Amino acid sequence: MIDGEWRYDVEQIQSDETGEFERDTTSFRDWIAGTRRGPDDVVEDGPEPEAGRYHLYVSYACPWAHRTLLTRALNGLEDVVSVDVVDPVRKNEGWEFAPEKPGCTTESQYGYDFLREVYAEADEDYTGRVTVPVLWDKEEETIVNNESEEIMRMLDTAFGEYATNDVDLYPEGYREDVDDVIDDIYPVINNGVYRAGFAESQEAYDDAVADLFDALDQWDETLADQRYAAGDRLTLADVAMFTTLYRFDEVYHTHFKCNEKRIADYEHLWGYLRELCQLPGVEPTLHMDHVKNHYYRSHPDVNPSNLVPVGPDPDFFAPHGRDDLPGGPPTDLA
Ligand SMILES: N[C@@H](CCC(=O)N[C@@H](CS)C(=O)NCC(=O)O)C(=O)O
Repeated sequence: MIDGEWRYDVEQIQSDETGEFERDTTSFRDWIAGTRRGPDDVVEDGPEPEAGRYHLYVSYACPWAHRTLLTRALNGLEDVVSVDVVDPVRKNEGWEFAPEKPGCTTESQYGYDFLREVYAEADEDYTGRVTVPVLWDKEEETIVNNESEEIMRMLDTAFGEYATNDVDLYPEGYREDVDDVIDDIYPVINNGVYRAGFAESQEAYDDAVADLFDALDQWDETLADQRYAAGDRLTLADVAMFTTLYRFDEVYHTHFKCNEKRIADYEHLWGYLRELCQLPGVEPTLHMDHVKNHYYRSHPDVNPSNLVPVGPDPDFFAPHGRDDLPGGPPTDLA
């Protein structure tokens, strides 16, 4: 979108001169008061946390949006922060609302047909990509923030008095480690799969795949005797890791050519992924039909046939075998 106008001539996949995928930075970056942004950084000024005031626009397909849905579910904020879900298939018009499709909703605030109209409502001169997730403030009628890492911090740390689960995913004593893991896995794992899949030169692809599998090999070793990504407690680092691992075997392995191994080939990463899938509250956030339909049918440059592969259909609900490791899920998870 440029100056509030939808443009059809903007490349869906952007890369630099070496063929390396470049992700634009997001532009709405306000914070809800009370959010713990870092170990010693609590936001003082900003819109107040309130029940019923905030709204999320998500795609069930998107790993970044999935982080926000998962944080909302683990904290028990389903009745506090409302959600609209876009059509998983994104075509020339960008993200669209298609309530007739399974799992999709209307745009509940204004009755809009396209997510770009929500962006224009917030800023009539908006220039930038129209991405999910979006955290919307119904009172100020604007976008608070459209960066998943920041939205998950807000949902986990600013809404304590409204959360029905006593769950803290950014606990004292773990915060530096959580931040380090989130920063470390972003370029090589979370964005690493996109660097591989959207690479426009062999070298850029080779680099991305090497970084990705080096990181996964290391994490498999770490998770052999460590229950979660930042230690023995479930944290935001697991939320960040999870949404990429969940999509890996069904999509990134094939569609993005990340095919040295599947997650199911890694003993510990695979058990870890299964445990996270089985945590109370997680299953309703899992929508593999949206995930597969989105990736295989929204990137004509990568998959011109638009066909969606049938497999491999991993069994995320097989026993995970991690109960003997130190630590465990939050006791209040319900
Ligand atoms: N940095 C953003 C990235 C969000 C993002 O790229 N979302 C994708 C869907 S997976 C999107 O909406 N892409 C639309 C586009 O780039 O035009 C975040 O983490 O929230």
